[in-house]
Order: sequence, then structure tokens, then C-alpha cells
Amino acid sequence: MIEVLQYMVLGLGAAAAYTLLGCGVILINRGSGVVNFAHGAMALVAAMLFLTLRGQLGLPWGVAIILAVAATAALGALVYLVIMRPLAQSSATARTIATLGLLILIQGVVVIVWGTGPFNVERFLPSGTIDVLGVVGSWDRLILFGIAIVVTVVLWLTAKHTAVGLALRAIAENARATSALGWSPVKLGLLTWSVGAGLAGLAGTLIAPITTISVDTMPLMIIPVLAAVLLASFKSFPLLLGASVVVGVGQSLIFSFIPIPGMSQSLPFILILILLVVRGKERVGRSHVIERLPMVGTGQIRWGTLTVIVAVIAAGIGFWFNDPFLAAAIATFGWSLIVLSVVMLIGYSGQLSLAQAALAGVAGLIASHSVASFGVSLPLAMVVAVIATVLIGLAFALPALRTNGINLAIVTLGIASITAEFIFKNELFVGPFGSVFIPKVELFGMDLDPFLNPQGYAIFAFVVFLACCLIAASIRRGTAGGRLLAVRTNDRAAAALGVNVIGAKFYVFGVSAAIAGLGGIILAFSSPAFSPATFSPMQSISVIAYAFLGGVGFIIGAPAGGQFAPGSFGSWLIDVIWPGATGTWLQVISGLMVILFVLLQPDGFARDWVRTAAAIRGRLRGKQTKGNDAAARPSAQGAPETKRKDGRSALLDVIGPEVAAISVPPVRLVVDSLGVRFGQKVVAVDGVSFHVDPGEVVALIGPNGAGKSTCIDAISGFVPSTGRVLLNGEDVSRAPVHIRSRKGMARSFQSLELFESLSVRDNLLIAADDGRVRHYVRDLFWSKRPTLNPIALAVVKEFGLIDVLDKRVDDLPYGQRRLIAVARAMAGSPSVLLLDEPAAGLGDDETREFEAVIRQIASWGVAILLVEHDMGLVMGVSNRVVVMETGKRIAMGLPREIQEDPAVIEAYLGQRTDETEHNLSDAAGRGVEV
Ligand SMILES: Nc1ncnc2c1ncn2[C@@H]1O[C@H](COP(=O)(O)OP(=O)(O)OP(=O)(O)O)[C@@H](O)[C@H]1O
Repeated sequence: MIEVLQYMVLGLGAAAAYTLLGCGVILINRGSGVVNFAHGAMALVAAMLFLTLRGQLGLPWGVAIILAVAATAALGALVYLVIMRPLAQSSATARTIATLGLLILIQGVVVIVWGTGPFNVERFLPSGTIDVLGVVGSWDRLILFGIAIVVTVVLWLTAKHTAVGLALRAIAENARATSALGWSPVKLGLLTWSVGAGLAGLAGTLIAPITTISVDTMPLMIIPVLAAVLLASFKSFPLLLGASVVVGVGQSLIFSFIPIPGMSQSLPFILILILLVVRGKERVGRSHVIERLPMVGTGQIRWGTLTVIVAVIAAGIGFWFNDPFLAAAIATFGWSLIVLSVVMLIGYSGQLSLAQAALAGVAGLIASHSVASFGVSLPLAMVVAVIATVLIGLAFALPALRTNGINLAIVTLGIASITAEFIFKNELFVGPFGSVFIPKVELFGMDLDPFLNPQGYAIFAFVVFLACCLIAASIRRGTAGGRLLAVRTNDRAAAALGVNVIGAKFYVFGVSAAIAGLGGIILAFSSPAFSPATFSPMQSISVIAYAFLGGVGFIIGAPAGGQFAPGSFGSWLIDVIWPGATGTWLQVISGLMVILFVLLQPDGFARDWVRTAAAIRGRLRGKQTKGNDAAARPSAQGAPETKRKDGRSALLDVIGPEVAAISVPPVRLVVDSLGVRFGQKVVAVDGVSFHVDPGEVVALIGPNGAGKSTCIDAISGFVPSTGRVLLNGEDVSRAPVHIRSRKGMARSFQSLELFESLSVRDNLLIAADDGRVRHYVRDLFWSKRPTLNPIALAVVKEFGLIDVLDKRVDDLPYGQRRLIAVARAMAGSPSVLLLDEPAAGLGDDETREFEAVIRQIASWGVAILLVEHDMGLVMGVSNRVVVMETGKRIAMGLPREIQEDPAVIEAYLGQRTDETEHNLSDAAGRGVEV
């Protein structure tokens, strides 16, 4: 028992460090919404400054600490003003990438200025011990823990009882409202970044004498710190202290009693995984914040250009490249594959996973062991390693099913660090020298020794790389790509359109693991001894940075980003220009460039390359077609869309006659005693029943907060509910959202939730997807571009969307976006359509046109449930009306009956607002009695 207590006390030092760093992370997150992955690196800067001020300049330690902390606080302020403030409107992913760039940059600069260390710092806290009932604690750790408690209490009291604390809580909820209340977000951002970075500085100077400074490990202290912060839900300082104690003390106990490498590092992430399971899936709020997502390429292959590129590279490898150049080519192909896996994962599907290099290392290790230890042939070893890596990749997808965005980044970075400790540094897997010796390998009789036959190995690496690029392009062009892009933009909307979000996530994690694995295998066999330690967590972070430099949404971004990796052409070039500067300067340059790119060119090199290539092609085509009457214009799919003389697309002719003949399978929607509760107190829907027959429009009306949207959420499966939802008598109340969609139910959202960064056509195509699993397999090899079905085409015509089909949604005016939201819901040929305030914000003329559109859709046999505040529209278009108030159905009947119902009049007049006033008069003005 004494021993256990002893180790628990030992863990308090780490707990204190995690708390001090974590407090800064939470503060910065509250003030600016950023998760600062460079927080450990900032602590490193402070520790190195302290070392210089105290050790070299001989300043008193108190003065040295104050100066080091002040300098780090100033660094924090500078980072906010120069990087984070300009990025205030950017996506959370972009801001995270900026902090990853900062981490890379700071670590590189420290190595250039101070060297790699490790550095010993003179102790200044009392080093004696205290003995309480046989448990011995060292004073320095206990004092450190005491400081952590004081800082936590001060921050907690400040957050709770001061005006600035209140402002910080408010800004986390709603930045705009806070500024409207007179608080400047800039001041709050500056304050939190200065204080947060200062706390990192304090942690760095206090920890340094106890642990010695390691340039490699101190920046990565952010990993357990983020785990503790995540356990505290990024919110509470006292909770953070508790989480830090659990993590720090737990790690100390595991380290002492279970001496397996990596076990103690695993603890925080095991706790997070348990928490994710217990807490359940994070529920995404209704109001979807539109973020600017990275631009994505089309996946179109220009076969002519590709043939020229392949010929040049093949000729270069075969005839021109010398040995160092061939080695650089091999490294470039290997790393570019890992970057390509990031393009698929982050660019296509928005899954911010930071473990891709770790996966590559695992694949390399499995393949090299299979060959070296078991004498397996190279092709078989590759198959085994890729299958194993895909299985591990699928396991990595598990947290992604429960969490998203930054939380996923934290968990996966943790997994990368566990993999590094548990596998890459474990003698059991890598032997006493930390590497596996690679024997001579052959591929179908061809010698693949990278030293004896570098040409052969380079061609092999190139073929694998090219094949993976073609697979990625095929996925992007096909149905699978549409599903991934839908999940990336908005998984609520994706599910509502029938996309199985879980399936899509598993797919992309699996495919990208295979691609990263192939990269790892190529890199493993390119050296005489494979050392998986290269695939460190820092390298996993760097791979993300390379992808953003190259262009994370483009396949061509992979080879562009791969140039920054160790040993690739980029490092070869730096070596030629500046011999000996390779590693560190490449790191500094790439860190700096990541920050500049996120600020100035967030789509990386690739975007401009693609645009330039398109401009050149356009010019060439212009020359060819000069004087030609029939202008052909490439559509999003690259298929020319002929224009008629009146300038309208010929699509009109195609769909014209069919519109009237369209009909959908008839489905009756029955809602039976539907109930929804939020927590203990809010009963949003209370035993509501009604039905909608095929071809019927039923309006669901009621004052604000009556529970109408919640009804739609419950019917479509977005919130858990009691009661029953029946489609043609089949109970779908327990079915997930995408299954209800496949059974013929579609919905629109109050906040539209369109895939803003995609074209209108892509939005419709995603909705028209039949959801079959086999598309995933076929799209790996040769995808077929999906086409719009007759209903989608008819809707496009009805809504006048033909001319904007290939425009990006975020380039279109609001009124048109509202129409697109309904068109998208219809594009899957649903039999039941749930419309949530579809006409909100439309002008009178647009609303009248909209009324006609709803009638047209109903005439196809679609059962429509319409939630709407515009009484003119409701009374004009609906067959029956259901009225709700405070969760209950208070009336149901024909529009005329409803207008005269005293309960309805009371419900509306009871909260007569400008809006109701307007609606009532609007309805009256259009000849509708109210
Ligand atoms: N996620 C949630 N958590 C807690 N309460 C919620 C949640 N969503 C809705 N509510 C509450 O449920 C009630 C019904 O809300 P709902 O949005 O369904 O009303 P509504 O009739 O659609 O209103 P509006 O016309 O303003 O859109 C309200 O009291 C609302 O505050």
C-alpha cells in the first residue's frame, strides 16, 4: 500500500505539469476557439529562454522565470495577432493546422538556436523530501502541484465571478452576441493567448529543472495534456485538475507496476475512449455553422497530360536520374502515398486524423518482418501488411464514429503516440537495435534491391504510387466520392439523404490506411534496415502539414506535399543549395510555409496548378474552336453540355415532356403518439398524432417553440422519440436516419444544411444515390459518374435551376439556395417529404412560385408535411392543417376550420409578435381568412 501511495505522489509532478499547460489550452480555446497544438512547444521556448537567462547570463532564477514567462506571453500575443486573428473566420481545421505548423516551426527554430539537447537546468525549487507515514514526497514536485492548484483556483474564480470570465463564457457560446454586448473578441483573444502562453511558459520553466529539457519530447507533452483537457470537456478548470491527477497519477502507477512500453502513455486515451462510449455520440446542434472547407479537385484524369508525365518520369528513372536523385524519387513516392492517404481522409471526407504516418510505420514493420523473419515473398508480404493495416485503420475509425473534428485529431494523435511507444520502441517488435534488417527482395523475378537496382525499385514505387492516385481519382469521381464529400460537409444532411455515415467513415479510414500502408512499405524496403521510429507522432503531424502545403483536396497535392518530407526531392534540393542544412531547415521552412499557406492560400499549391492548367487548356480549346458556331462548354463532369440558341441548356428538351407523367410509389406517413424530451424538464413534443396521405399536403403550424421542428427531427430519426412513425404501415421508429431516407422519406432543414462547397449538381447527385454498398467496391477500380434521375431532372426544371447546375452552392443567392434545399430533398425521388420552413426569407413572388412547386410535387403523389410560418402559403397550399402549441397538438382539420378554431386563434394571438402580425395580414391580404 505504501508503495502504491509512493508512486501516486510521484505522479503529482506530471499532474501539475498537465494542469498548468491544460489551463492555458482551455483559456486559449475559450477566448479564440482554437486548440493550440503548439502549447508544449511554447513551454519549450520558455524552458530554453530560462536556460539561457539563468545558465548562461547568470540572472537570479526569479528574474529569469519572469522574463521567460513574459517572453512566452508576448509570443502568444504575437501568434494571436499575426496568425489567429486573421483566421477568425476560417474553419476549425484550418486553425488547427496553423497551430500544427507553429509546432513544427517552433521546434525547428529551437534546434537551430539551441541545438537538440537534452539540456540540464539548474534546480531552484527545494530538492529535499518529506516523509508522511512512510510515504516520501519530493518538495519540488509537491510545490509544483501546489502552484497548479493555486493557478486552477484563481482561474476558476476569475471565470466564475468576474466580468471577463463571464465574457469568455459568453464568447464561447456566441461570438457575435458578445461583441454586440460591448466585448471586443480581439481583446479577449489577445488576453487569453497572452495569459495562456504565459502559463505554458510558467509550466516550461518549472518542469525543466525536474525533467531536463528534451527538444523532441517537450512539444509532444501536448498529447497527454490535450487528453486531460478533453476529459474535462474543454470547460472546467477544476475538472481539468482532477483529470490531470487521474492521468498523471495513473501513468505513474502503470509505469511502475506494468512495465510494458507504451502502457502508461495509453492511459489517457483509454479513458477518452471509455468516455466517448459512455457519453454517446456528440449531438450536433441544429444551427449548422458554415465553414469554408478546403477546395476539392474533380478527380478527372487528363489522359494526354498523364501519359506525358508518366513518360517523362519513366524516362528520368530509366536514363537520366543519378543514384541520389533516384533515392529522392523513391522517398518522394513513399511519402506522397502517405500524403495521398491524408488527402482522402481530410480533403475528401473531413476526418482530421493525425495517425497516418503511424499506420505507414506499422505496415512497413509488418511487411519487413514478414520478409526478414518469415521468408515471405514481397508481394505476399505487401498483401499481408496492407490487410493488417486496413484492419488497424478500421479500428482507428471507431473514435471517428463517436467524435469529430478536433476531438478526433486529439484521439488519433494519442493513438500515434501509443503506436510509437508500444510498437516502434518495443524490442519485441524492432529488436535491440530498433530496426529490422531488410534482406534482398525480388518482385516476380526482378531484383528490387534499392542499392543494386535503384531504377527497378524506383519504377516499382512509381507504379504503386500511380495506381493509388488512379484509385483515389476514381473514388472522387464516383458515388463513393459523393458520399465522402457529403459526410465531410455535413453528416446530418448526408444521413438525411440516405448516406450511411458510419459506412462512409469506415470506408475512407480503410482505403486511406491501405494507401498509407503502401507508402510505409515502399519506405521500409528502400533502406537496408527499416527503423519505424521515423514514423513518430511528430512525423504524423508533419504529414498533415505536407498535405496542406500540396493541396489537401487534390490528388496532385500529394506529390506536391510529398516534396517536403525527409529524403524527398525537397530535402535533396535544400541539400544541394545549402549542404548540411537539410533536416532542420526543411522543418523550419515547412512550418513557416504551413502558416503562410493557411493564411494566404489554404488550398495549397495544387489549386493554382489546376487553375493554370485549366486556363491553358481553355486557351488551346479556344483556338481550336474559333469560328465554330456551336460552343461547347465542359460541365462539372467534363461532358460537354450543348447550349441552344436561346442560351438555355438542352437539358430542358430532355426533361420537358416527362414532368407531368412523373409519379412516386405511394406511401402513407402515420405519426402515432410521438413524444420527445430534452433532459428532464423540456417536453418538446407530447403525444402528437397525425397522418399524411400520398399526394396530400399537411401543414404543421404553431407559435415559436411549439415543437414543430422537433417533430420533423423525430420523424426523420434525428432525435430519439417515443411513439411510432409508420411508412405504409411499417414501423420505422427505431430505424436510423439513412434507413428512413432509403424507405422513401426525405427532409429539408430550417438552416438548409446544403453542401455549400459543392456544385448544385453534386448536391442533387448525392441525394439521388441509391445507397448500395457495391458502389464502394466498383469505385475503387472504375467509377461510373452518377447521373440525375428523372425526378431530379424534373425538379431542376420546375425550380429553374438548369443554369446554375454546375455552380457552387455558396456562390448563389439565398432565395435560390432555399429552392436547392427542397430540390435536393426531392432528388432522391422520395414518397414522403418533410419541409422545415422552406419559404423562410423568400420574397412574395418567390413564395407564390414556391406554392406552385409544392402543388406540382404533391401532384406526383408525394406526401408532404410542411412546417411553415407563412400563413398565406400554408392556407393556400395545404389540404389539412395540424396545429401545435407547447409540444401538444391543439387542433387538426381543413384550413378553413383551423382559421376559425378558437384554440388556434388564442395560441397565435396569445403571442402576437411582429412576425405573426405580418403572417396574419399577409394571409388576409391574399384572400385567406384568419
Ligand atoms: N437540442 C435541444 N435541447 C433542449 N431543448 C431543445 C432542443 N431543441 C429544441 N428544444 C426545445 O424544444 C422546444 C421545441 O423547439 P422547436 O424548435 O421544435 O420548436 P418550433 O416549433 O420548431 O419553433 P420555431 O418555429 O421557432 O422553429 C423549445 O422549447 C426548444 O427550446
